[in-house]
This record gives sequence, C-alpha cells and structure tokens, in this order.
Amino acid sequence: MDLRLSPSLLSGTARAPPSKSYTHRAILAAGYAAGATVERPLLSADTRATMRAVEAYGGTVTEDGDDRHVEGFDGRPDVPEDVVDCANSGTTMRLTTGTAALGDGLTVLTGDDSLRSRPQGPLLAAIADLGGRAESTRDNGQAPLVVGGAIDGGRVSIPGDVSSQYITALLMAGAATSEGIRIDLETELKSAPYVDITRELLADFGVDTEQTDAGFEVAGGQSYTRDDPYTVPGDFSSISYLLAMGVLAAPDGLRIEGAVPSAQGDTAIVDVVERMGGDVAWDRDAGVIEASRSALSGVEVSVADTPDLLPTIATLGAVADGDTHITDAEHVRYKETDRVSAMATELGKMGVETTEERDSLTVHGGESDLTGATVDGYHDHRIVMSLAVAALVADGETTVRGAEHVDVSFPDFFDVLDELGAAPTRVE
Ligand SMILES: O=C(O)C1=C[C@@H](OP(=O)(O)O)[C@@H](O)[C@H](O)C1
Ligand SMILES: C=C(OP(=O)(O)O)C(=O)O
Repeated sequence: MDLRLSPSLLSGTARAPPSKSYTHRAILAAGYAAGATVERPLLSADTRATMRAVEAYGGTVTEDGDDRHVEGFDGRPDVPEDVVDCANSGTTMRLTTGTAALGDGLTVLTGDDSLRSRPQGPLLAAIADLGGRAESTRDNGQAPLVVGGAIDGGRVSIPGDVSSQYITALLMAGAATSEGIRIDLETELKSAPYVDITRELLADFGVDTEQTDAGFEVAGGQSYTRDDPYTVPGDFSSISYLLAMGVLAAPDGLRIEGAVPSAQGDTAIVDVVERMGGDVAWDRDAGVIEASRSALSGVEVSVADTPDLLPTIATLGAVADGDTHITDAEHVRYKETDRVSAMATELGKMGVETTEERDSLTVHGGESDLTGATVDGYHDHRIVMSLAVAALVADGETTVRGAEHVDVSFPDFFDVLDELGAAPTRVE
C-alpha cells in the first residue's frame, strides 16, 4: 500500500503507542514465568511474533480486552512443533534464539527477507561456546537458524557493537540455566539503554542481573515471577515521529500523551529536538509532551545509544538550517534495512543533500525547500514514518511506497495522522 500526503498543518492530541521493546520482553518474561498478565501491550506485527514464539515454546497467550494473559512454560521451553516464524522482528528472533538454547531438542527460527539478511552470527557463536547447537542453515550467520541445547550456562565473550539484543537474549535465557551466564564484551556496547530496559524488566519479574567490569552476568536457577499485572509504558521511538510532527507542522502545538519516563534511551529525542531549537515541554509526572512549530538549526548527535532515532533525526535535519551530523551510526545499517543509506537516498529524492559515511550521516538542511516526490519505504516502518513526516512540510505531493509496514511498531500511525489533520490517502 502507498501513502499519499500533501503539506499539512497539524493540531490536537495524540497518544503514544505502548513500547515495543517493553512489550517483547514482558510477554517473553511472562513465558519464562509460570504466567503473568501484561497490561496494554503493543499489539503489532512484531510483538505478535513474540506472542507466537511463546506459544511455540509451550505457553499460551489469551486476550483480555487490551491486556494479554500469558500462561508460561516456567523456565522449561518445549521443543516447538513447527518452525518459529519471527516475521520482520529482530527482537523476537534474537530473544527467542536464547529460549531455543534451553530446549532438549532443536528449534528452527526464520523470518521474512529482511530478517533473513540480518546478523545472528555472534549470538550463534556464543550459544555454541556454551555447549549448545546453533547454526545458520546457509552458514552465513543469518536465518534460517537451527538452535538447541540444553545449555547449562557458563562464560562467553561477544562483540557489543552489532546488536545489544544478543546480550538481552543471553540474560533472559541465562536466568533459567543451572549455572547462569557471564557475558564479556569484546567491543564497546552499542544500543546500551536496551540492556537497561532488559535489566529493569527482569528485576520487575524477580530476576537479578549484574553489570560487571567486562559486561553482564546473570545467576542461574532463578525463577521469573510476577504477581501484579505488568503495565507497558509509551514508546519513545514512536513518540519521535509525533514530536517531529509538532515542531515541523503544528503552529498551535501538538499534545503527546503516554510519555512517561522509563529506561528507554530514545527519550533522548526530547533533548535532541530542544538542542535544535524546538519548542518542546515535557511534563514527566503527567507523561505529556507539548511541541510546536519552531525554526530548527542543525546539530551533531551521536546515535550510539539510540539507533532507532536516526531516520527521525535525518528528517528533522532536512528542515533545520545548516548541517545535522549524525554520528556513531554503523549499527543502524543492520536494521530492517540499511537505514543510513535509505534515508540518504530517499531524502535525496526530496531535494535534500546528504553526505554518507560508514559510521555517519550528515544532512545538509535548509538549503532548499523539501520537494514532494515518490519515495520508497524499504519495507521498513521507521523509514516510512520518517518520510511521511517529511512529506508534511514538502512542497507538493509525496507518495511513500510500502507504507503498510507501520504495522510493525505503530499500527495506528495513519489514523493518528488523519486525526491530527494531515488527510493521508491510502493507495492500494
Ligand atoms: O532490544 C530491543 O528492544 C531493541 C534493540 C535495538 O537493536 P540493536 O540492539 O540491535 O541495536 C533497537 O534498534 C531495536 O529496535 C529494539
Ligand atoms: C530495529 C528494530 O526492531 P527489531 O530489531 O526488533 O527488528 C526497530 O524497531 O527499529
């Protein structure tokens, strides 16, 4: 499906969707437990993949209005009866590869074209070092994967600059091993706040983890337990698009609800927009952000901790006056698509000059007006949403191709655009 948008002025209130990262972890943690209720999880293509995986390992997930009740497999996953299809979700594949390593038999994990091109090698090597079986069927470090155990735990070293999801996977599975897992990082950890989210959530499920001089450690023989329902906070990666809509296209302001503080590194978007000169106010107690149209200037931003913000910052940089230099971005190339290159190419079609290096993207903003164009969403929800935001301030009409992929993290994105006044047209 394509999305057609014209320049628009926005106003009103939008509610942030629930956090994708917290939802994946809460559903899987409830699976590792005897069971738990997850209140207002994100219901999206990616989180449904994690729900399916939990069921494949012997859990059940039942609907209760907006909540989901999970009957868990209590630390002892079954061997799935069928292939585990992780669809487009890197988080599902990495985290449940850890689960597969606890099983007595073999699990096959696969996904869509994009997921089958993303790196899994370091996690497979770590599981093999722990005595499990972990193979890429094509021997290229990519899915389909064949993974089995049962691992008892031990000590492993792993690079920190490919995906933090490997660390999350090992910590979550490690608690259910007999000996626990000690993880030594071979290189500096990128996307580090995602491990903070994991450790915070595990603590909320009664599982202790430690940060060590070399990395992280989780003791074995721990039980996941959660008596109270677990409530998922709002998603700051999704909030980044709403915030960008506010400072680019809302002269009378936009109100964003559901913006409660949490361990999400992507809360940094508030600071980035403020540094660019954006008129933003975040009432942390109320969980409300107000943002209004402002003249923006380019800034230098590291996305070492916040890879998912790169597409949004690139769009903001396209409108801002001067250069926006986005650094520490190599790991942003390992996502649903190479997002550094995708944003450079597609903003280029809208008349924006960029300079791309392996580890950075510089957006030369403000030199000419953004021009409406037909742009490609690369089957990637974040590219689609960032280009849709750019379209709101482009001169003329923009068509974003493959826009249905917003379903991965922000299924109501088009409705929200509509309610705020953008009148998007969906073209099948
Ligand atoms: O653990 C998570 O929930 C995520 C970790 C990050 O990936 P990497 O750790 O691979 O950078 C992020 O990009 C992804 O959207 C979600
Ligand atoms: C990279 C992302 O997710 P995942 O790694 O789970 O596919 C994302 O949501 O931007």
